[in-house]
Amino acid sequence: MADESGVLDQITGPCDLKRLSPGELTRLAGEIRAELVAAVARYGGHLGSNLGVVELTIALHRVFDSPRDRLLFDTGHQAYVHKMLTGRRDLRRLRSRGGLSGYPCRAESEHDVLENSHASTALSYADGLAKAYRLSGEDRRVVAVVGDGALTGGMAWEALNNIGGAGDRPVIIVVNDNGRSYSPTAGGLADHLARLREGAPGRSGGRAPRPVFEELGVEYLGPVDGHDEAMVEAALRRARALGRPVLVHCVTTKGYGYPPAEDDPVERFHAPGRFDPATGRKTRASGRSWTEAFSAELVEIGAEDPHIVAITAAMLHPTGLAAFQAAFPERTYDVGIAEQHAVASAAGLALGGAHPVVAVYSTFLNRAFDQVLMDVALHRLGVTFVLDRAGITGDDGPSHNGMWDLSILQVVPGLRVAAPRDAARLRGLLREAVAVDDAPTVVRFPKGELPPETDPVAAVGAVDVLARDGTEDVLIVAVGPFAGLCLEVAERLGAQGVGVTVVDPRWVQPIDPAVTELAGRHRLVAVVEDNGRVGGVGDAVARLARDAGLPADVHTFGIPQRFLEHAPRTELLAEIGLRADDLAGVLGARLAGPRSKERETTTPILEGVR
Ligand SMILES: Cc1ncc(C[n+]2csc(CCOP(=O)(O)OP(=O)(O)O)c2C)c(N)n1
Ligand SMILES: CC(=O)[C@@H](O)[C@H](O)COP(=O)(O)O
Ligand SMILES: [Mg+2]
Repeated sequence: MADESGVLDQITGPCDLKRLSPGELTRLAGEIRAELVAAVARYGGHLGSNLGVVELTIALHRVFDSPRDRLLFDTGHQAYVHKMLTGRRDLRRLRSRGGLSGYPCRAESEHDVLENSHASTALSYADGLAKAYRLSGEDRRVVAVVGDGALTGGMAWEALNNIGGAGDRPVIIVVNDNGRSYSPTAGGLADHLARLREGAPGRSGGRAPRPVFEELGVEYLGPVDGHDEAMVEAALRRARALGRPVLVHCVTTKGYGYPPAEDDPVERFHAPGRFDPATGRKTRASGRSWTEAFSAELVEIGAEDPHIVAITAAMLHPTGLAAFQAAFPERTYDVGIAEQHAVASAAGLALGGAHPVVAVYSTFLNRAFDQVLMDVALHRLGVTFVLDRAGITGDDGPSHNGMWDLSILQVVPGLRVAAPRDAARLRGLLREAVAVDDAPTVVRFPKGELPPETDPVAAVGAVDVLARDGTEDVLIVAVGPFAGLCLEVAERLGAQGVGVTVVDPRWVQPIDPAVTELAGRHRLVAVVEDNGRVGGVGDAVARLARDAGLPADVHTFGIPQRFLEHAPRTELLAEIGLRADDLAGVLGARLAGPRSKERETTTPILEGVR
């Protein structure tokens, strides 16, 4: 890390910043950048965004008095500098178990407020906090730092409507405008910000446009060079003194100060993974990823069917839609960080005869649940949702795990969910999904590399049988890529003389009747899913078996109903008991216990199945 005689080494908290000279502030910024590059290169995380807010964050902590004044970071991926200036300069073990979270974390510091990594929420918190301080009579400023990308989220405008409408609450909004989310930020707002940045004539020609914010009752200060610490400070001091809603428009460069990031055409080192700090050369994953498999198949499908269109919420590359856009630019839509609009506009596209494929990370679909339910499902529209990062992602913290989709989607009438176990099933299930034009379909898969392919040994209807031995002691229902884990469990139990059937339903909603039938014939049923244990596939299997009057003893192995602290996925799986030895141990113990029911002594259902 930095030279011990450096300026950063003297910073134990924001108070130490206030006495630094301009020269020391410049040195401090350089030291911070060096440590950011070194830490993210080694531990992963977000670099481009943090490099872009070094001067801004220094200025924030010199002008405002955190934690009395509240500093909110929208999305929170750009809060590393804030952490380094509030007593957490050591970024070693960033995002690892027990190390610093990659987002603000109240357990780490009184300076941290907003832990949710879902974008476009900070202005709403700011509105709420300002109202609370007005009621309590506390003289505290609320400052929300929001990126130009996060500002494209609808909730940000719901908040602006309230903040501006009140007109007298001292909310300070700092727009960190680097013109990008991952890619250049899409839409009319991005164009408006660009005109404000460049002092370009408004759409109607003539002088620079009036900032839209002022029309809403929020004063506008800017544009300000976000890398000139003194300029930012001056603007923030003016904003602080105003005592009413004000927006400071900071213009920054994503990746500023690290040429490999500044020159990164795809995402400015937004989330670069590991890389060589000296050259910026990123460490490539050894195997093919789920995202790459999806990306390639969708291009094939798009070439065969002109009705297929693709929608991203500002994540064209991370969700694998870049190849589809390259092939079909006129059929690809980046709606900004606006998942609700993505889904409702997909409903419009479907009503117009297209078949939209909405590609989002699982956790971000939570935000558009009502649109899935009331705009797509209610109208029985053919929209396909591709949920990447489904299941535990781990090091991005609790709000990034894709652990809720199988539960919340259970209640959507008519919606069908597929969970492929490997690339071959992904290709097939994606094609089956886009062929459905009278209901929403979902294809979900995890982050990272594809597992080896597992071909079935038999099939019962649409259900793949992956292993069987005919004794019908234990049925294991494998959801998606947990198929490999389930086959390991079957091996362990088999070695103990326990007969195990492993099936992969492929479509996990609705539950195939063959699964329910099988469940009713085995002494014990285990459903293994990379989703919360409550309200997922396991609960559905148990409910349906019960409704059918089948005495199934169903045990769901999944994620416990709590928020998981950040840690690598493998460590979290071990912590919650989702390893082969854990499952085999639980199932073996349950079998050793008293029989939960007498089994009919009839021919096993799978005998002679092809
Ligand atoms: C609701 C939601 N959708 C998508 C994301 C994924 N995401 C994380 S950061 C980011 C881009 C943010 O852009 P911006 O707000 O401009 O911040 P910058 O990285 O440019 O500083 C996106 C899309 C998210 N965190 N939340
Ligand atoms: C902050 C945010 O939401 C994204 O940048 C996310 O962290 C990326 O996750 P992946 O690294 O899994 O693409
Ligand atoms: Mg941005």
